[in-house]
Amino acid sequence: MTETTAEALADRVRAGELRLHELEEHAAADVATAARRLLVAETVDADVDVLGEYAFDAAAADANIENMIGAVQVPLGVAGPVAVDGDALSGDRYLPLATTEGALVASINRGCSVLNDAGGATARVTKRGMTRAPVFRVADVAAATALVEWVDDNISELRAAAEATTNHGELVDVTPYVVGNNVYLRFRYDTKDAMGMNMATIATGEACALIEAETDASLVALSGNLCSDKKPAAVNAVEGRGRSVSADVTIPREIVEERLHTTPAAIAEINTRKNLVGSAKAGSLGFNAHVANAVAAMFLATGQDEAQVVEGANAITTAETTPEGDLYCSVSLASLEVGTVGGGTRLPTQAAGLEILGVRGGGDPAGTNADALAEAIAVGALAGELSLLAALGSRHLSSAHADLGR
Ligand SMILES: CC(C)(COP(=O)([O-])OP(=O)([O-])OC[C@H]1O[C@@H](n2cnc3c(N)ncnc32)[C@H](O)[C@@H]1OP(=O)([O-])[O-])[C@@H](O)C(=O)NCCC(=O)NCCSC(=O)C[C@@](C)(O)CC(=O)[O-]
Ligand SMILES: NC(=O)C1=CN([C@@H]2O[C@H](COP(=O)(O)OP(=O)(O)OC[C@H]3O[C@@H](n4cnc5c(N)ncnc54)[C@H](OP(=O)(O)O)[C@@H]3O)[C@@H](O)[C@H]2O)C=CC1
Repeated sequence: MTETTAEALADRVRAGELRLHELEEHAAADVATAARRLLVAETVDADVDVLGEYAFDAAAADANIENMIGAVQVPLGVAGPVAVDGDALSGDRYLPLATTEGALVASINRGCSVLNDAGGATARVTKRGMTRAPVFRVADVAAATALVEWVDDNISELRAAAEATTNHGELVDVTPYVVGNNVYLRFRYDTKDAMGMNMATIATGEACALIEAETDASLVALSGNLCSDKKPAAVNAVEGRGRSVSADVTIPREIVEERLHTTPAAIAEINTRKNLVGSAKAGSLGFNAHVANAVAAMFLATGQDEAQVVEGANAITTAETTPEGDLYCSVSLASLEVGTVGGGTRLPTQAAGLEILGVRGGGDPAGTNADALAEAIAVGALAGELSLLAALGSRHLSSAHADLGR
């Protein structure tokens, strides 16, 4: 490739010689990125040079972005270290949190410090499986039933077709849903340490080819929305998607009073009236206060697909007083889609976020690093729930944000 400058490359676009998305074929990725930034800046007559101050080679983002013009930077903080007793993650860990919401890291940090005072949080992954649900058109409901039976009879053949596309992925099961002459087949895979959406999609594509070859069903769309990816959906809340993960703690009453400035009974009442009854009245899928905050901040810090915060916030928080008058609190995230290989985890700053947790790359055995990341996020969510419920109990929410968030 001959060397060229960003200005010269931009000139060729202005002349109509090159299209904006073709520049990497004619220059190094950083030069192509700078040329596009010049072209975008001149359309608004603004200085956007700050977008060019990024900390990695643009070529490293080749599989993550098209038409790159630079990078936005989100401040990264840490909460903790927090003591975690998980199946896949144990010990004291800092939680990396990327956010622009002042007071959020302070809040999760307070929650972590209270978890430590109570002896740490327990976390467990209870279910795993990334799903893809194609929709097929069939003649009528009789044909729909026949297709469901065919799938049941030929699950080994479907498994072989799907698993031929991947070294790590395993087809766990296929759940059928019939709506008139529409058949949705929800394929669920163990994707090990990958979040698995590309893996599951490619594998399901091969299984669909077999179904079309062997039956009268016609594939309408490889994703029929019963998967359900990047949309609020009850199917994920009930059946799970990615990792289903729970974390909990019992906090002695004195610690709640001293560190959280409220009581176990007040936190339990707020949780019932706000997170359970209030959410039910609102028709919400999120029976929690702000699990999305911990999920989003840790997703950004560790290179997860940020659109999947939608499913990540499918969580229920419980809080109750124990017979001894202490506080039991838990959070259960039904559909946390996380990976420690592939996707955005390859980018250098996101890989560093995974390193802070000690979960970068493939686990031994495969799948344990993604389990560990899920457990860490669940603990961060628990810390955030405790701190916010307490701030509501002590009436500190608005003053906290007036002090730290403005
Ligand atoms: C702000 C606090 C923590 C003060 O809380 P406090 O108890 O007055 O603070 P403190 O000075 O006594 O410190 C207690 C601990 O908080 C942490 N802490 C304290 N300050 C910092 C700081 N600067 N940086 C890092 N950590 C900090 C730290 O762990 C510290 O312990 P230490 O380490 O000193 O032993 C508390 O009032 C709080 O957590 N408020 C709640 C804020 C919150 O949760 N915001 C979340 C976002 S709200 C939202 O987005 C969603 C919402 C609300 O709309 C959802 C809904 O509808 O519910
Ligand atoms: N295609 C789609 O419809 C959608 C795609 N996405 C995007 O998909 C990407 C995530 O897909 P995903 O499949 O996770 O990632 P990648 O497409 O980046 O693939 C990751 C690959 O890593 C390999 N691998 C190496 N070590 C391991 C290990 N220990 N465990 C598991 N896999 C391992 C696997 O190869 P092998 O399979 O050969 O074993 C796996 O397929 C994100 O960029 C996301 O934004 C998001 C939503 C929808």
